[in-house]
Amino acid sequence: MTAVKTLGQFIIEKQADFPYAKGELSRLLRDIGIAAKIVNREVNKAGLVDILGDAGTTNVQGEGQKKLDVYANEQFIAALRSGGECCVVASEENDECIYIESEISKNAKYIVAIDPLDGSSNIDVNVAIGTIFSIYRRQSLDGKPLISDVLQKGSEQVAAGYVIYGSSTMLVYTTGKGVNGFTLDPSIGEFCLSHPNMRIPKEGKIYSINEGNYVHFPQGVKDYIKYCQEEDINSGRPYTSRYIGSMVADIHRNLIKGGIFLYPVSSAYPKGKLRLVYECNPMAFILEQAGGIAIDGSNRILDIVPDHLHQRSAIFLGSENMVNKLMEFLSGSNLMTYKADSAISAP
Ligand SMILES: O=P(O)(O)OC[C@H]1O[C@](O)(COP(=O)(O)O)[C@@H](O)[C@@H]1O
Ligand SMILES: [Mg+2]
Ligand SMILES: [Mg+2]
Repeated sequence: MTAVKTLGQFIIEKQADFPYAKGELSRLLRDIGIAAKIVNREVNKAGLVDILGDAGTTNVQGEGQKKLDVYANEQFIAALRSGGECCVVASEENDECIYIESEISKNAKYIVAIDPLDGSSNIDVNVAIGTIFSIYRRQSLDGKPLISDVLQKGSEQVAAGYVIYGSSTMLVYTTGKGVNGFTLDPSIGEFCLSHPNMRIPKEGKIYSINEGNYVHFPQGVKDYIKYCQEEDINSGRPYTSRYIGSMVADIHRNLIKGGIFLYPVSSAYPKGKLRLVYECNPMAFILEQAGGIAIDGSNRILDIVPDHLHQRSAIFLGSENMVNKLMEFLSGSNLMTYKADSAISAP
């Protein structure tokens, strides 16, 4: 009988990989795990508690907030505030950054960017939703952290992860040394290692895109969708179209089975819909660490320098061969082929 390994045990064990570690990042990941359990408790009984439906408020992006968006936001901010390792929280649900200036956090050096509840359109219909988080070390040394500490390139992330509230609840994260997945065992209230060293297959047979926006997509994307739908037994086409409408759930599936997730620019979202700082960057870091590729159509997502907190971006990420094939349609050339594994290097 193999002993379960909890998230807490795993984090402490992995701390040894970072000779100068003092446990701050470990404690920060612990705090995020605690808030995830609290949110999971409400999600699991959502129909029985007053947490479904609209909150009646809108966020900085003009989107109507769901009650669970607001609840999850409050829980993660409270856990990060009381944990003492976080000095700034940048959240999808808050216009501005939240600077944590409490006594316990005065020496905190980590910045957390977070999408507290991802897949809001699926909350009320009991379809998988998630939480996405991204962690940076502040660059400015003393005084109040600067906005430049928050708007760092994705390649500067020291850790990133997501929680998926699905048929089971999982937490998947990376600190730049591969990707590991933990499943919540409600009977012991612990995230337990269930998916060690996750790797996305180089090739996949699933494409995920909201085809409802088809007519508004760039020609290269339309051509790639046609390519996915064409009959070609040798290359296993037509591929299967799967789209849940929760970024976390769509990417989690593709991470395990192989596949490509596409959210291009469109007339509704001329700069793309998904947010660079707390959606695209963390998911790109995880995918690259699992052997995949993440681009905005011409650039590596992790090389983009954000210029504001709620900046949007087009995003295409998934299995190496599928993203490279997409690049042929987007750029008509092969100049942009990325070799995935070069991404795995210690921060
Ligand atoms: O309904 P659309 O336009 O396909 O958009 C779905 C996308 O929007 C999102 O719901 C945006 O995230 P939030 O729910 O956190 O705002 C993603 O999870 C998802 O991939
Ligand atoms: Mg989201
Ligand atoms: Mg959200």
